[in-house]
This record gives sequence, structure tokens and C-alpha cells, in this order.
Amino acid sequence: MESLKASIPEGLKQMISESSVDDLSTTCSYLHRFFLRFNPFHHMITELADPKYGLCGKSKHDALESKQLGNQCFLDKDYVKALNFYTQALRKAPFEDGDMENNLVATLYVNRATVLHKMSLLVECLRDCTRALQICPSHAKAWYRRSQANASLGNYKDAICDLNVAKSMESSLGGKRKIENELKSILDQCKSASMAVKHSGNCLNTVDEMPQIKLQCVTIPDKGRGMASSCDILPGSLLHTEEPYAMVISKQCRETHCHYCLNDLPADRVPCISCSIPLYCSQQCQIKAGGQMFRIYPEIHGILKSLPIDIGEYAAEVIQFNDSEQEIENISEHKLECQGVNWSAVLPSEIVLAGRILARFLPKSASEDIKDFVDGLELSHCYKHMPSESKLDSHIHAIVLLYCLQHSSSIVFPIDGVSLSQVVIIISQIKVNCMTIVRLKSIDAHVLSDQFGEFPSNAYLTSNVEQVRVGKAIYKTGSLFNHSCQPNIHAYFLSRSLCIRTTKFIAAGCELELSYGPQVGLLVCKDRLNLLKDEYAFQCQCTGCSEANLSDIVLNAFHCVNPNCSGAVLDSRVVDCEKQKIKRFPIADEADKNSDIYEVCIRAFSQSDASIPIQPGYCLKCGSYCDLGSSHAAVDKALTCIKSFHFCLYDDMICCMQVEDNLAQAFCLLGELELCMDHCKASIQILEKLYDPDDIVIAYELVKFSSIQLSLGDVTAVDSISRIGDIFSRYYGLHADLVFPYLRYLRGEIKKKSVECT
Ligand SMILES: C[S@@+](CC[C@H](N)C(=O)[O-])C[C@H]1O[C@@H](n2cnc3c(N)ncnc32)[C@H](O)[C@@H]1O
Repeated sequence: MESLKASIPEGLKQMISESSVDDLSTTCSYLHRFFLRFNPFHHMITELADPKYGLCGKSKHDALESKQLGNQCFLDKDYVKALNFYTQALRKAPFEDGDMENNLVATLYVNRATVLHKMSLLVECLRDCTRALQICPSHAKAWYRRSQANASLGNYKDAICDLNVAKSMESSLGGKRKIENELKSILDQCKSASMAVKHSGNCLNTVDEMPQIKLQCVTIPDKGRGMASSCDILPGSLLHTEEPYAMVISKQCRETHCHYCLNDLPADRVPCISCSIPLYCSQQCQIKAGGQMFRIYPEIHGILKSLPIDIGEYAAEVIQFNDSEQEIENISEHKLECQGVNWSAVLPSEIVLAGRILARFLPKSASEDIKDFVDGLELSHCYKHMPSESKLDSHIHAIVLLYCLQHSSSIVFPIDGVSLSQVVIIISQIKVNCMTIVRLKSIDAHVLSDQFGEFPSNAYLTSNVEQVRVGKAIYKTGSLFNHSCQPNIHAYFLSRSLCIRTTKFIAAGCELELSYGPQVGLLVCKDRLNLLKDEYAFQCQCTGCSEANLSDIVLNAFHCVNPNCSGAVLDSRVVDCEKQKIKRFPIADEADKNSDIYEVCIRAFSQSDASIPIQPGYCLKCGSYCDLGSSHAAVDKALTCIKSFHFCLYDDMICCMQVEDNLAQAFCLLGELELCMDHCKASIQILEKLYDPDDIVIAYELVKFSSIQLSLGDVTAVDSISRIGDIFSRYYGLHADLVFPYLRYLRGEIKKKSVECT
């Protein structure tokens, strides 16, 4: 792509970098004409879009090689490696139609099921057996292995049925005898366990909660459209849920998360049938993503009919596809990227997302107008404010993407200035409207739960909460919510669905605003404004950036040099920014905050005659002068000495908090849990100065704190965990345990402890 860019004549680059939306069809058509005469462009499109050059195609040779390695590891009892090799083999194995008996994919699923059984991953083993049987229902070994997994799970009735089918399918006498012995043993087991009737059942891990509030789309000065409430809303209310219009997984999560629902991949991950890139958590997700389905062979019906009626009915129930018709609104987001083409693996994820948006338009008809389609999306864009470099990149990407899509789809559509200009607009719409889908994860606990399937005892220790960026998506209604650095709503994700919940009381008619990332307390005002300008190309007009607030003062202030004064001194970096906001200090709202700083603010901001100068270096309370140059030097020195750091400064609170956090982590590693707890507590105290006491940031830190308390057997962990529960309920409502399963574990620990005490 860089060489393509370098080849563009300077004059054309200049024209593109200065272009407005009205010029787009001209600039796109000039660049398009230039590329059409430039041979390397055509080579590049061939390499990106021709399945012949695809590095992600299937290869029987590679699949057999991985299978061989898997078999060797299995013999060596290295089950983790065997599992990986069989999964690699499944990714590479072509699905060969018409070869039911010796189907390589079915064999690989049975081999992997055997490894999963050895690793005691029984549910996963069961699913792999079923997958093998959906391809080859007469696979006696798959029925046999399925019965073993069912028996180990206590599903004795199913285990017996599986063995009966296996017996009917088995051709050798020795094999039949082995199955009969197994049948006897299971009947004995089930008698002793008296659980013969236990049937396998699906335990759905979801909470049905529907939003009950009517939202209004309104026009807001300086911000365009926005969302507002039509009635008073309590904190913690679910406002909105929505499926993505288009979604793409982050490149770094391709090997760890399902490419459709974005949940963690289980050990029995399912690859795409036609290419070797995507991995899914289930066949349902694989089908919903638009990949090819296993073909159900007509012979299957003959095979099932040859069984006794009740066993035949059971076998048919096991191998049927329940969800094959459940595509959400017929989205086939992976369809055009499949069959071994390179473009979806090579282009940036925002461009692949643009491809997925266009995929909803292209398959319908070549005669439809792309402009009508883009207008119909009703998404705002920022082309006018995009930096020159991004304007050029979006032109190049639009041309490359449209050619790749044309190669991959069977529909021929016009590629000209008009269609390309619309793709450039989609790319700039993605820039301002795309949401990053994140998952919460408790790091230490997650590693342990991955290995053992559940949280073992003592999984707490430090339990840092991490946010993993698993994907990017466009939500059409979700994109109508504006940003505020002091948000009153909170967005989170269940699988790929967006959920929006209030975090504060909201009066009827009030604007509903979420944070696009920067927040008061997290960054100083100037940095927030710069970040929003760079990332989203707008000048933030939220209350956090236009009214003075205590967090910004605390973050930006030094302590007064006068030992008897608790006032704050502002640095020249921020004084101008804060001065702009000073006239709009909402005194009444802030009464519950830190009283010293509150007093400083009231005095400074409510004085219209400004007897105390609001100047860099002067205390806002007593007017004493502080040499900030030497204070900055003290900051550097103090970084090595945490105590004096606390004593002399408000400034660099976040840095200070991070130091405390790192110290807590270091002491935990050294096994000095008491010291670890002290530092963790100190970082919470700092956060309480910067954020509301109910802010989710405090809950994340409390997760760590309570985990250490639990490790130390400290009974006050109960209070920390109940505070975490309250904050999580406000941000995630009934979804709290789904979003952060470790919470359930922490509550369980508390229950255990209270039982131990009684
Ligand atoms: C995701 S859209 C939100 C909906 C948008 N207002 C509309 O009319 O479609 C993001 C765009 O809204 C505007 N916007 C959102 N929050 C803003 C804020 N705090 N200050 C100024 N403009 C804002 C910016 O133009 C930004 O690019």
C-alpha cells in the first residue's frame, strides 16, 4: 500500500489533501484513472482478491501433516499440543463433498474429541463427537466416544442411547463386544448413581432484560443530533440494546475470540469450512457469520431408517442442525471474505468493516444506487476535518476495497468517481461512529479459569481488571449518542450486542451522553480535547470541558507552598484552559467533594473582582507564589520516593496512582500481602479524589483490593465486595455477573466465609 501511495503524483496528492465532500467524486475519479494505468495496482488487487494467491486457503497436505503431529503428541500424552495440532488440521482440512465414510474433517473431530476427553473437557468432547456425526452419522467410534463423555457427565440415558447406535453402526464382532461390555458397565454405574434418567440439557447463561424507556432523537446546538430521555430515569436503568449493523474482530483477538459473537473461544473451536482464517465458538456462530455449512448427505436418511425406530429418532435428534436458519437479518459478514482471499487479512480492520457495510448493499442488486444506500445509513461523518494524510489513505483504501469486493462477489457494479466517493464517506463515517467492543477480564483469575474451566480456590490474589478490545462495530442507533467527559450513561457489550445503561439520575428531557474514551478524572482537560480532536475530529462541547470541575483542578494543581494553606496552584500548561471554564463552576453540585479543594474553587471562581490572581504559580486560595519549575524537578525526584510524592503534590495524581498500583503488584509478587494491601488502599484513596465514589473505575480497583483482603483472610472484604456489587449493578444491572463472571466468584467466597464463621 505504501508503494502505491508513493507513486501518486504530488499534484494529485495535494488536490486530495485539500478536498471537501463536494470534490470527492472528482478526486476519486482522478486517482482511480491514475491507478488504472499503473500496473502494480492491478498486481496488488490480484494478490489481494484472487483465491489462487490466498494464504488462507485450505490444504489437504498441510491438514494431514498437522494430523500426523497431533497423533504423535497424543501417543506421547502431550494432550495440549495434540489439541492444538488437531485444531490446526481442522482449519486447513478441505471439506470434501461426497466422501462421508472417510471424511477427513469428521476423523479430525473424533481425534480431537478423544484428546478433549483425556483432558476432562467433557462438554467440549461431546460437541466434537456431534460435529463428526453430523458429517458421518455412521461413525461408530464417534458414537462410542460420545457415550463415554455423556457417562462421565452423568447423562446416563444419552450414554446408553449413544452406545446402542454405536452397536448398530459397528461392523466388527470385536467392536460390538467392546460396546456391549461398555453398555453393561454404564448400566451398573447408573444403577449405583441412581441417575439413569438424567438427560443432557442446555443451561442458557443469559439474562433477559428489556429496555423500558422511550428515547428521543433531538437536535443539540454544536453537537448535531443526540439522544435525550422522554421521562425521569433512575440510575442503573437499561436504556437501549442493539445488534451491530456491521462488526469485525480485532486482529490481535483472532486466535482467542469467536469471530462472530466475540466471546472467548472454547477448546473445541470451530473453523470456517471454506477458509483457514476465522474460528468460532460454535457451529451456530460459524453459520451466522455466513460461512458455508456442512452438507447433510441424502444417504443419512437411509442410514437412520435402518436403525430401530427409537434409536433412529434419537440419532436424528443428535445430528440435526437446529440453528441453520437463524441468521440475523441475513447478514453474511464473512461470505465475501471467504474462500481463501487475502484482502480481509491484510487491510486495516476499519476498511474490512467498511467492506462488511458494503456487503449488505452489494449482494442485493447492481442497479441500486450506492448513494441512496449511504444516505440511508444516516450516519454523520467528519471528512471535512480529517487530516490530509487520512484523506489520501481513505481514497486509496476505497479504490482497493471496491475492486476486492467486485472480485469476491458475483455482482458487477460500477466503479467510478460516484461509487468511490461514497466508499470514502463510509470510511469517514466509521471514523466517528465506530464503537470498540470490549470485554472485562480479571487477569490472574482468567488464566486459572481457562486452564480448569472454573475458578479454583485461591484464585484471588491481585485479580487486576483488564479491558480487552475484541472488536469494532457500527450500531446505527447507538451512534446517535453524543460524547461527554462527564457521562451519564454507560455502554457495554454482551457477546456482540450493545447495551446502554444510565449511571446517574436523569431528568426528563436531559441529554444522554456516553464517553467515547476520555473522561474527567482520567485525563486533564487539554489532553481530552486534543484526543477527541485527533481521534474523532470534533471540538468537545461537553460540560466537563466547558465548566470548571474539581477533578480537573485536582489533576492540574500543585499544593500551595504555605504550610498553613490547603490551596492549589495551577501550572501554566493548564491555566488558560481552566480560566476559560472558571465562570461556569457549578458550585452547588460539587458540595460533596473534597472540602479543601472545594473551598479553593469557590473562592477563586466566585470572585468576579478577582482579588487573588488566577495566574500560573499563584495559590488560588492565599495568593502565595510557588516556583513551579523547582516543583517539577521535585516531581521527578519524588517518583523514586512515593511518600514525599504524596506529601508535596496534587499534580500527577494519575502517575501517583499508577506508582501505588505498581507497588501493590510488586509486593504481591514478593508475597508481602499486607504491604500490597496498603498500596492498593492508597490508590483507591487517590481515585476517590478524582472520581465520583460510585464510579466504575473505583470498583475495578476494589476488585483488586478485595482479592488481597480475601487472600489475607480480612473480614472487611465483605464491605469491599458489597460496594463492588453496588457499583457493578449501577453500570451493568442484571448483566453484571455475565459481563464479569469473577464477581459471582467473589460473592461466593463471601458466602463461604460467612458459613465458616457461623
Ligand atoms: C457518533 S456521532 C454522534 C451523533 C451525531 N451528533 C449525529 O448528529 O449524528 C459523533 C459526532 O457527534 C458530534 N459530537 C458528539 N459529542 C460531541 C461533543 N461532546 N461536543 C461536540 N460534538 C460532539 C461530533 O460531530 C462527532 O463527530
